[in-house]
Amino acid sequence: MSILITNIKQLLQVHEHNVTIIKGSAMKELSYIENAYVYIDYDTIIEYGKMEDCSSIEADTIIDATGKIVLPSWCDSHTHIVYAGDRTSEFVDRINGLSYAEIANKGGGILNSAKVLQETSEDDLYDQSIKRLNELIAMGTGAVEIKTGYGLTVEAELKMLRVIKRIKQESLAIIIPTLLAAHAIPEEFRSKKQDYIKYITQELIPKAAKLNITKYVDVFCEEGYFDIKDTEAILEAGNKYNLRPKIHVNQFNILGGIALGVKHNALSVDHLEELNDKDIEALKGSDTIPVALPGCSYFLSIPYTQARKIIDAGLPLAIATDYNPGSAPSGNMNFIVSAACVKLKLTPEEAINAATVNGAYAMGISNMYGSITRGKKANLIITKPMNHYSEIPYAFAHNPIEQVIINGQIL
Ligand SMILES: N=CN[C@@H](CCC(=O)O)C(=O)O
Ligand SMILES: [Zn+2]
Repeated sequence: MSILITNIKQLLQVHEHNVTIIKGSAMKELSYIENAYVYIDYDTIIEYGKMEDCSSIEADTIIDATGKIVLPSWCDSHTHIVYAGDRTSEFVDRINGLSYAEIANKGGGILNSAKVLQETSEDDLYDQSIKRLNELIAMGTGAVEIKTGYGLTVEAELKMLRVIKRIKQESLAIIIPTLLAAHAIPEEFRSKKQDYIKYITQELIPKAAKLNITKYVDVFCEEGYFDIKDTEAILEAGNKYNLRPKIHVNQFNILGGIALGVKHNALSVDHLEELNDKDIEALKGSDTIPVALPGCSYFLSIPYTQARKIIDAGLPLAIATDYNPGSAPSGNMNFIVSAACVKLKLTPEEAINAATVNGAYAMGISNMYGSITRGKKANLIITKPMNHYSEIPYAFAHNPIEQVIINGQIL
């Protein structure tokens, strides 16, 4: 089926030549065409341009986008949307004064989510998770990374992977699964962490790799979780199965996880609420993209990633939701784009670049997603009428999305 979208007020992120990452000062530029059209056939962007040049194009469906903005759908490169239940009681505990660390130390946090997930059937876990995904898609997200990590046992982690696989098969959205092999230390391994590292490296990773569902491995490199030595052992085990790192680093403390990620050619290093000059230096000249998660900073009231420092050093930046039950229970990329402007001090152009092309890069899919380029997949957002694309981040917490097209299908 072919679709012609006409009279587009601003068609954003248009690139004649394919673009797979946008770095440093180039992030200030957002290429766009005013009074434009875009033509899609089946699942592919075939042509685009100024309205005066589209008179000869015929299509099965014509969408009149007068007064509206069209842009690539959001690429959310860091989520934990496969989880069971919620953690609203911990939310209230935090309001009443307990910290995230204090809640975790008394068996809450990730351990709490793991216990519930282990007791939840695979079908129920699928039902809860696909519902979250469908909500994300309706808010303009077309590509989503989904992590495991709430299993903590081989059995439960493989259950999570199978649920992610089923979601990938049944959803139109592009799903990138990541094995979050080391997320927390289960109670029974508290006094014997090295045994748990062995369990991860010798049992979990080989069995998970055998399912052939994921290309990425993740570790929560953080005080009280996995230190640099643990993280390195897990990344090396992953490497034996060609699992590329995409890791949680610098959320609360700087342990050297960024340099370690770069050393192991991580696709992305995520969180970075804490960041020093050495971290910035480590990223220079690498293929590793830093990913900021402002929804987590907002929800936990922790520092926001110093995004200006990253971009002004000539580095690329992606932004993502971190959607999870404990530190960021929202998958709304529109809010993340707005928070990136308001709190990380990105311009709207930088924030849109960070949430499209660079988000796609952080999932290893920017050759086919993230920009309006001939031959790329037709994943598009059509906004409600607005005067300028800057209204997307400006009018925070409103829903700017009118229609979403994923892989050439109108939802
Ligand atoms: N920090 C580690 N993992 C998640 C939160 C996990 C949780 O609290 O359930 C994150 O990215 O913030
Ligand atoms: Zn996370």
